[in-house]
Amino acid sequence: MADELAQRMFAPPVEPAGETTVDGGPPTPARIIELFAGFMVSKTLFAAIEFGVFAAVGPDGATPAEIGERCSIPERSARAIADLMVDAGLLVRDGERLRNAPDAEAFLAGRGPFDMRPLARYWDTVSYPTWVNAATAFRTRRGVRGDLDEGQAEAYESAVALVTAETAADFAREYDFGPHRRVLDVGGGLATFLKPILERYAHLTATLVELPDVAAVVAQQTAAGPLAARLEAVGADFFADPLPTGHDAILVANVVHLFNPERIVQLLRRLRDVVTPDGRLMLVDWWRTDAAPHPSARFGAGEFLMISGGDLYQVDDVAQWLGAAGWRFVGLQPLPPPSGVIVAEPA
Ligand SMILES: C[S@@+](CC[C@H](N)C(=O)[O-])C[C@H]1O[C@@H](n2cnc3c(N)ncnc32)[C@H](O)[C@@H]1O
Repeated sequence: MADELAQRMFAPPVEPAGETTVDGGPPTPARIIELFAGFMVSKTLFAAIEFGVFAAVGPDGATPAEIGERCSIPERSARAIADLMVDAGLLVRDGERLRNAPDAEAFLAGRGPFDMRPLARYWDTVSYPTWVNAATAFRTRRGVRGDLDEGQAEAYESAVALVTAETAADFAREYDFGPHRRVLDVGGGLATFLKPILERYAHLTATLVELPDVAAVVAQQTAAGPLAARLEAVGADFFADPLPTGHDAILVANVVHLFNPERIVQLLRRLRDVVTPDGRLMLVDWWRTDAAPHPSARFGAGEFLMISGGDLYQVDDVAQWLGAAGWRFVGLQPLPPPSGVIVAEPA
């Protein structure tokens, strides 16, 4: 039995990927081995992106020796990386040469309309080292991410901006800011949400609250641009420092998921204290509305926990926390899933 299992242990996975048995036979370990090795595939992919393998392969393809030379890595490493990337479907063998698969050429070579390499850099340099302590986070419900150095912080903010830009555009299009005058964007990142909102609604002015280093980047980026007179970036810790007053629209985008329920109520109370009496609160986030998370959000609960003890939250839970913090839950305005806007007004 042990010999039999040992022989089958590293058998390739059966197709389709979801199957665990062959022709209704006994289960095989193949799928579990694939999952165990997932981090090796991810790290090989991150290394390939860091070395510029997909950019180097070029339209005519390349041999491992050429990839090694173009990326300044040993040929043996180029071959090892290429073997796994062929297995993953991102490189395609053409005799001795390797070519990019269409998705690798479009998203990982730096030549397509949408560049996913900043997301890879974040997952490699920030997320991966954080997930080393995943068991501790799952056991304690506390975040396990250490302080970020300058490069990691930049990788994080760039990746967030890449991931949230689509939702920001959806939100600016779908939500009517016509009745509002002044927007406060709390934890506004690189102004990914405020930029399309201010561009669409010329009568609005806005204040962005962010940790000082991020606020300084936003201030510098907007200083010379068309939004300079309408967008002020304030460096502050939104749990500890005084928050700007006089705003009738408060936006909290992709921030609630970062914190545990106690911290969320604390933040909601602080926002309730500064909103104008006729104001509104908009919580844009990935929300859990069904028994299973939306497929696009399936990594969210773990990632948000690792970062700082957060979760992929149920809308019902948030409605309760709003009530506890002096807000009246108005409703959930849908955006393309898994995103949505929870709207609240002062109770
Ligand atoms: C996931 S990002 C969302 C950024 C932006 N709202 C978006 O959706 O693109 C969360 C942001 O909250 C900021 N943040 C976290 N804790 C904060 C705090 N205590 N005070 C101010 N900003 C904070 C982070 O710096 C980060 O930019």
